[in-house]
Amino acid sequence: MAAVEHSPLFETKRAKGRVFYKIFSLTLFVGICFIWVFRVSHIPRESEVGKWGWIGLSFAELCFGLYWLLRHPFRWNLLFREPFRQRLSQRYEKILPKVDIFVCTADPGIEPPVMVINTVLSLMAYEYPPDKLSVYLSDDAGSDITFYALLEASIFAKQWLPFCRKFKVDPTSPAAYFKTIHSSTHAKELVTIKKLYQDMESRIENAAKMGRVPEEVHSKHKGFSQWDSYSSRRDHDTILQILLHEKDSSAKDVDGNVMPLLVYLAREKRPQVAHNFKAGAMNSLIRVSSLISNGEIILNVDCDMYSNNSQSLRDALCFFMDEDKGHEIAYVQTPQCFENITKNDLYGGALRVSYEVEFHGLDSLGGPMYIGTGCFHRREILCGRKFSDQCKKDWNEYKNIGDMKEVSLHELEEQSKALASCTFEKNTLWGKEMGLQYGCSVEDVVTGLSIQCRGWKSVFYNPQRKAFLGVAPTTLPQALIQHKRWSEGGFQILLSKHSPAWYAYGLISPGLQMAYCYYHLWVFICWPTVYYCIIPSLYLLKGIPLFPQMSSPWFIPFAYVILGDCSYCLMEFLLSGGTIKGWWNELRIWLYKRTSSYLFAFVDTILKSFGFSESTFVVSAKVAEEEVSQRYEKEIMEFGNSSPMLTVLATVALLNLFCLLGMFLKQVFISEGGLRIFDAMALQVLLSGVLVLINVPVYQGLFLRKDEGRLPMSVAAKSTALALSACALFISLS
Ligand SMILES: O=c1ccn([C@@H]2O[C@H](COP(=O)(O)OP(=O)(O)O[C@H]3O[C@H](CO)[C@@H](O)[C@H](O)[C@H]3O)[C@@H](O)[C@H]2O)c(=O)[nH]1
Ligand SMILES: [Mn+2]
Repeated sequence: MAAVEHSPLFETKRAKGRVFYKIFSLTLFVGICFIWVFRVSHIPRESEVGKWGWIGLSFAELCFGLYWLLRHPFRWNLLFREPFRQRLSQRYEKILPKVDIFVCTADPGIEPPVMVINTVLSLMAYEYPPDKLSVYLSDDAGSDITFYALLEASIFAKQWLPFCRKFKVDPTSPAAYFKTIHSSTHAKELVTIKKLYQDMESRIENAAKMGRVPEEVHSKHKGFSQWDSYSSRRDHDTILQILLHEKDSSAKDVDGNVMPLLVYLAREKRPQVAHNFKAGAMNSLIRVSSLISNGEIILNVDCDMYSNNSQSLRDALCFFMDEDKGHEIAYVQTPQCFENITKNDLYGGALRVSYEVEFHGLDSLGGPMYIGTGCFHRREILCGRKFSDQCKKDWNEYKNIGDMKEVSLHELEEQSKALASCTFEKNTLWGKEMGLQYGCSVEDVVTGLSIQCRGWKSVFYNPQRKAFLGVAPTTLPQALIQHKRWSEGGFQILLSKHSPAWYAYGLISPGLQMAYCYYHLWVFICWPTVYYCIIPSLYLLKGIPLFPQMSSPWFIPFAYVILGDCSYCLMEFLLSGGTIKGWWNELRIWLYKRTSSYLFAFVDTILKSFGFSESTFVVSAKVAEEEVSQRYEKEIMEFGNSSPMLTVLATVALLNLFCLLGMFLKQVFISEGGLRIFDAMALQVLLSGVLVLINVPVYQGLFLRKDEGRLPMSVAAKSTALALSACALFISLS
């Protein structure tokens, strides 16, 4: 028995074979140094052509090389964690802590209420004592339809939770479960519950279609009266309703068991007061929940991220409650995984390498970033506590405290409402040192960084059976806009006073500092990339070489670095579960992010800092029209409406096509040299050639496709004109 008591609640394993990686990287680095030396030692003289092109290219290669260096520390040691939930249960089953789960939604149009309640139901069904579980839904749209959906869910849950318990259902999201289950030993019960679910679903969908809640429901539940004073989603009082609470005798499931606590919250909003998007919603939730349930552990998920593993909560607790190391851990982050990724992942939404490699590497340097969803926090740390050696906690002495035992439910609701008012935070530390931080479009990452700077560690937990599954963007513009928001946030953090580049010095490990910089320099790396995609091709058209010719010994380092790095990245991608075609798609999206999302993020951040533009949060769409979904399933690129981002992408694609074609025609018809150019300018031809190949979907979208998802005519016209003029202008320059 004693042996069991002292065995840890989780174990940590290191990846093997990283020595080879280190040696290989060193050889690549030598190659990169040779490239730098070549650039410096071969600058064209004043009289020669291509001097400025050359200097620009040298600068771009310097940036790429330095940026490449940043990516190494978090690949050196990879850690893998394994929790032991049996031991947790043996030691702590009776005194498991209370857990508060926050689900955020912001728009019933693009985040359908049916999806939201599936997420809520999946979390309520965690394999965990229900009296210690509370689920809060924050609705930033303040939509009565979403409230209605949650009300329906609270009733359906009375059947669903016992069903899940009885048949050990997983995933516990009804929609996902019904999709996965084909045959079953409990067919009769399944049919009944499925029918109940479908009826509920159609009632909610009808209400959503009509834009209002059915009259008979409206009059029956007092909660709806809170919408009487509602004028718009940006202007309303706090709406708060405790839908299930153990004090309420009707809050029992059909088996007579207590149900998890369930709360709907739409915090107060006023047009003249900044609401700080998801960070503001989270902070209201933290305060409101502190009064109602005050769980020691907080789990936050986005409204599309349903629980796919009913044990993951217990797994996360193994990290926090480990007697030896648990007290240092502030949060446990799981990867963001998606249920709608297609085989070759056209938009690179799975972020495979990040989660299968990089985040395991971050774990060895002090812990992963907080990435918003699927993250378990300790409440006191999220509220600003600093790490010290006294933080060691004896969970045996821990009591679930904080209940408002005496007050009635109505009083509890009224008192909680005050905590979600929009003036509550005025002159407080909320949004600065308490809760999630404001003023950054990646509130999660900046908050995680500040927690790590206060001395805490975090843990990356990537179980075989994914903890949560959500929805990844299904069109190119959506993917690009999401990356714009992320890269903009990174840029803001880098420039902020809590920058990982200087503020974090001495507070977190240097490797982690480098990793944060690697992610936050996205916006800067767009410039050398844009340069590399345009200038060498224009010089190719003109016949001016910018790279060593094939017969020169300087060709070797270029070839080695290109081949070496590409094969390494391909291998990493394949080992992370991707396909070859998927890697090619990833390469394309990598290019598109750098030449559009990051570029526009840069411009926008600058505009914002001069007050020309306002902070926004473009919520990612989580549903698509039928036709769009079909194209997505077939992995046909969806461009949709015209936008400046698409014009830039199309222009770069066409420019490369024109340069390559122009060069060919010149060689065949005009130049005497024949195909000798391929020796002299092999790398430039290769670069343009790859850019043309990777852009095939763009050419198809511009000129060949007829469906709605193609690139609009206006983009075709603008980009052709722009690319042609750039070529003409460059040729005419002497
Ligand atoms: O004013 C707002 C805007 C958004 N949200 C919610 O925030 C979540 C994330 O929004 P989404 O559009 O899905 O953005 P993603 O890019 O998919 O989200 C990732 O990146 C965000 C930061 O950019 C983090 O907030 C998220 O947790 C993280 O999953 C959703 O549940 C929204 O309902 C709000 O609650 N209020
Ligand atoms: Mn999302």
